[in-house]
Amino acid sequence: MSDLDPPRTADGRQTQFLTVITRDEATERFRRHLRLEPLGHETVTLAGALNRVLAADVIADVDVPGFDRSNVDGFAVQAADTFGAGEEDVRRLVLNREVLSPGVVSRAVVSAGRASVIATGAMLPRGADAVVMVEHTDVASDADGTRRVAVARPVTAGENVSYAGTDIARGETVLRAGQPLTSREIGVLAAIGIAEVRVWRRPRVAIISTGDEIVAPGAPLPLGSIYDSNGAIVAAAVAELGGEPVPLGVVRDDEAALVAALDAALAHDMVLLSGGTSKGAGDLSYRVASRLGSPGIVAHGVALKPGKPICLAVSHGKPVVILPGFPTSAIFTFHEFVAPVIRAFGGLPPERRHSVESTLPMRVNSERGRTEYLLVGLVQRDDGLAAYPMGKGSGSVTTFSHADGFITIDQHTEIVESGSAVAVQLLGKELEAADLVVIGSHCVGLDALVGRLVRQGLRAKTLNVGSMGGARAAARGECDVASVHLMDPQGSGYNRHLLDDTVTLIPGYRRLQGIVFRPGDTRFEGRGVDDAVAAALADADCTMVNRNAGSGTRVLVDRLLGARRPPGFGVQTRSHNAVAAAVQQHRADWGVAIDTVARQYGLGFIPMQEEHYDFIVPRARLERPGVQAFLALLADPAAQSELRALGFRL
Ligand SMILES: Nc1nc2c(c(=O)[nH]1)N[C@H]1C(S)=C(S)[C@@H](COP(=O)(O)OP(=O)(O)OC[C@H]3O[C@@H](n4cnc5c(N)ncnc54)[C@H](O)[C@@H]3O)O[C@H]1N2
Ligand code: MOO
Repeated sequence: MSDLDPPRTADGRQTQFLTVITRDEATERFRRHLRLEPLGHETVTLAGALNRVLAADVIADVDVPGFDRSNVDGFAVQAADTFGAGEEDVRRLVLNREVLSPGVVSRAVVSAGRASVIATGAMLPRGADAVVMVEHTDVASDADGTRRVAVARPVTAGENVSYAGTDIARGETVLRAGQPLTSREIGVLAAIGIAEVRVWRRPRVAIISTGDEIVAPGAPLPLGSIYDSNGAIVAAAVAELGGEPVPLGVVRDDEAALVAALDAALAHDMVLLSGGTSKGAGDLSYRVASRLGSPGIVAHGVALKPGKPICLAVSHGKPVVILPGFPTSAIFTFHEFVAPVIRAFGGLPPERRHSVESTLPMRVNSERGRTEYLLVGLVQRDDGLAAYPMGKGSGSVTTFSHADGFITIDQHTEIVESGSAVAVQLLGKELEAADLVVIGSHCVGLDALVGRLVRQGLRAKTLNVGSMGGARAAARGECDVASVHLMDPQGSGYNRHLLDDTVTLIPGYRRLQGIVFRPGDTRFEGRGVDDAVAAALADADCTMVNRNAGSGTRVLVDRLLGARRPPGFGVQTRSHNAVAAAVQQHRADWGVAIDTVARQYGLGFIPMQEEHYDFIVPRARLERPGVQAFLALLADPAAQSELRALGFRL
């Protein structure tokens, strides 16, 4: 038995530790052993109260304001004395000697026919019931030295005055337990004189990433390794939910090390591990967790996609969860099973998700027997929203951050037809409309253009679904701009065959396609295209890396090879970067890609042909400000020189 063999029973059968159950069953088993309530409370000063959760109702024991207060600079009067006043018919009132500024307690009385000078924020004197703004008055002294104010506009009783307790009344419940404290609530607490508040204790969540291949960000990355993104995203998500993340770093696939780490982690309120929960021989986490008692593992395997291998355990009331290693799976299962527990431990009410109706613009296949969560990007079209699947698989880290929401595909459904109505659960609180939606093929040049628009303050959304997907989205009116680079299979031109009269072609830039190889490889170095291909084909060990059928680059590859099938022909990668990575990492010796990418990977390059990377715009959307800004950018000298510096030709 090699190290890579999964664990087997004595008679050689593979152990089936994963017993897949439904999400509801898993949730029920997990919660049966947990007390979903706050873990305790503590007192913090207002300065430390931001983002904490109130543990008790707050009742005001003062009025705010605490006295009848003037809202303007002017004169405190009896309103009745001003009735009928006008520019031509001023009312003259005798001024009291005192000047009422904020903080001064008045001693004089404003009786009929009298007034007192008062500032904004000052306490209204006895007798007064309104304040005349200084702008509507004139002060003069009589011959006998009596100072009078002439009032040229009437006021009604209560005008320009806030009465005591109008903002907050003594005895009023101003904030309730369970309220997360933002700057606004903290302002309210300060206004009623509270310096310290009782908040729920933050659940302390230990976070461990597992795997020999996992490297902490900042360290060099050996070939074949992966940066620890789960540790960072889970810690941040814990903090977003009001928990206190305690990152315990990366633990290697070593049983003793993992046992020790888990032991230390159990000193916290909750333990989250990621990786090592499925069927590989290195998948140790669940085996280590299986030693936990009381009750230990309650579910391992849930009929969810992503997230099947999640392992839920409870030990002496403490949740211990092993999230699947794949980032999208990890974060989905975190939100499904872990987030509600952290919220409850920290005193937050259950989260409310918002959902919007939309249409699926393409057919989607789903796995029978697993409830599938499909992340989508939403775009506006005339008759509503379209939900674009952002399928990069469970291993993707970017999908979750780019998606607007997800749809749920029932475990009995295998196909969701294009055009189906689907409910999208939003990941954020609300959907932000984009000023410019670009759908199509990815390019670093396009990234640079979109970056400029974003710096101008536009909200841009890009969905990378390939040239063909972009052209279809433009035809359906789902995007403002489709980014395309498809060679006409019948002719020799680019992109024009994708047009009909509802859309128009905006010329973009040219990308140079060619053969990429490792510098110094004499089969390619210094040769022309035909010569290099002949040398490659003459060497039975010379391995290529291919592109997917339907891509413009594949058309070029097919032209080079005709009917010949060198080694590696079957490896059909989906991007220029994948071709370059395969060559750089010696999994292949040559392939066809653009020169920008060849340079990024430090590869040699033999030019073949210029590819046109253009933009298709639905005519109905040409006048949109976002589209106009994009078109202006294509003509902008600074943007053009940035594109040239990236190696593109205009
Ligand atoms: N034969 C089978 N293989 C797999 C099955 C199965 O049922 N049968 N399930 C698949 C599914 S579904 C998932 S999800 C994954 C989960 O596997 P593990 O939880 O054991 O995770 P690993 O194998 O350790 O890692 C998977 C993947 O994720 C990367 N990873 C791990 N930790 C991190 C981290 N902290 N940050 C970023 N990326 C991480 C790891 O390098 C792997 O690429 O198993 C399938 N296999
Ligand atoms: O269930 Mo796994 O979580 O899809 O990749």
